[in-house]
Amino acid sequence: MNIALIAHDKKKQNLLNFVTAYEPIFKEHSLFATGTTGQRIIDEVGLDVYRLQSGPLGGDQQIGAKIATNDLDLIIFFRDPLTAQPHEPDVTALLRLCDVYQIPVATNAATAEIIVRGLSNGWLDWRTLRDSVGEYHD
Ligand SMILES: O=C(CO)COP(=O)(O)O
Repeated sequence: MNIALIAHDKKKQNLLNFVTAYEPIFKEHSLFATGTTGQRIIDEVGLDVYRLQSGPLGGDQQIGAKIATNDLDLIIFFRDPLTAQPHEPDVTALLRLCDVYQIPVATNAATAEIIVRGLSNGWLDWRTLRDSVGEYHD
């Protein structure tokens, strides 16, 4: 799966700890990240990550573009809900595209925990589910 990892500054250490804890799972997948988040994962966890621009410089929009082209399967985005972001419109747009394209997105560690455990158990074949259960998927 192609997984995007993103964290706002005050949540970066939480995401690094999370990725470290689940490194055996993450190393089985292709990882993408916004610039600073990605660099820290490379440096501090040692995983391969395809880095996009830093979030405030367009990285969230690049992730959004990958969602729109069906190139991402899961987004883990540790958002900081208590700090204003200069690029808040980009964050909103990214989350909107997750809903437009029905891409699983975890915006906090609790949700990410459930999703990643589901991933390791093979529960996350959500595209097949989406296509077979029409009633509540667009
Ligand atoms: O700002 C971000 C997400 O909105 C994250 O960007 P960085 O990973 O470059 O800090």
